[in-house]
Amino acid sequence: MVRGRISRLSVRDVRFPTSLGGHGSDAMHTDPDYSAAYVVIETDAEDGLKGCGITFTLGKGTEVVVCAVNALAHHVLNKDLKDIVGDFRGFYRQLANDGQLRWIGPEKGVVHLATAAILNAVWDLWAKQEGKPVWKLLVDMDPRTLVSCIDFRYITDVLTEEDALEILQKGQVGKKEREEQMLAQGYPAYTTSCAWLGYSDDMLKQLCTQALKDGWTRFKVKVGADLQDDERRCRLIRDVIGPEKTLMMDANQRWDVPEAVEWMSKLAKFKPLWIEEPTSPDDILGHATISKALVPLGIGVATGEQCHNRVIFKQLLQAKALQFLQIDSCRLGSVNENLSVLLMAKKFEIPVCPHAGGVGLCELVQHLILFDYISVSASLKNRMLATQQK
Ligand SMILES: C[C@H](O)[C@@H](O)CC(=O)C(=O)O
Ligand SMILES: [Mg+2]
Repeated sequence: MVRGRISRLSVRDVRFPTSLGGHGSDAMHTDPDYSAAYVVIETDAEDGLKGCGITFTLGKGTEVVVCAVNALAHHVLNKDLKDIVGDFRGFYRQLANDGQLRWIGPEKGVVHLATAAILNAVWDLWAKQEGKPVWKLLVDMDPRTLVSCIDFRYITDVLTEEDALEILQKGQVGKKEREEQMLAQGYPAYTTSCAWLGYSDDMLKQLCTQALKDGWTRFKVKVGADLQDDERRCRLIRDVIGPEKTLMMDANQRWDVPEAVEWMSKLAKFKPLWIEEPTSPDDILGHATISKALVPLGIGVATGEQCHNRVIFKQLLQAKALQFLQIDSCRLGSVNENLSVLLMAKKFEIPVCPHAGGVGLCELVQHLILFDYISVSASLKNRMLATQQK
């Protein structure tokens, strides 16, 4: 039973000096300090429960997101939680479409990151009040209530409310078994953290060796800055992990479209499953061109961590521009907008492999992908979750 009026919202700028060790580095983000704008909401209910939500940042600029959270706070303060979640679509719209702030969005950039942090906190509070993790809250929710959390504006040409309902109703079949399976076995995952671009060859070798020993079977390597370095590093990784294990490559938007095709044709010999973010995240047709050229080489295109809203995902799907769709729990407008993307992916039969790795992302995205498997996709084929090895 949801309860309480939101009486306080606080937001903190939390930063970790990861750039000192080259952790998280790639061909475009060479010195990230993994950071977050960390939102806490409190209510006047006597249970003392707090909702915690974040959005992921790379250090500088976190203060700008904090400022945007404060600018949006009045939409949340003094609202009854029951009214927020009782009309979650309306509340999402209100927050994502503040009549003045949307001018510096809309549904993208800093304002949308701030929206995600606040909504993540609302979902956390709702789940805590129900005594469940967010994934279980979603899995137990009836399809009509789930659909009522989604803003279908701009996507009804590919996904209507009726389509969404139908997908979710079909997903009810076998749900209990899939939930039991997940609780017993967990969800397949790959490690993102043994091959950051700033790591030395020795470090790469050592981390891949250890990951292999620890049982990892899927690995991701950063590429895109220098072809000779990429060839050497990919060879080194393949030497350690062998030809059978899965290898993914991530260029973090470094290339132009023809350059991406040419570069990946050279790296094809290392048998990557996908090339992630080969070019600008806004270039939908560019991704389609790259996909068309690389699919015959056995390489898929993956993207999503910087796709700023459901509209971009809609067009990537319409244009057949990706083979792996990477939702992000803090880039999109929290669970609400991610639900719409999971359902569109299901409609187009494109596997979802969420982006994670930064502060809190691995933890957040588990909830979305468990819900996806149990209630939407019902498939593990070509699907895996990004995570960081300990
Ligand atoms: C800057 C981030 O670490 C980025 O490189 C993460 C990323 O692309 C990924 O995990 O994928
Ligand atoms: Mg990436």
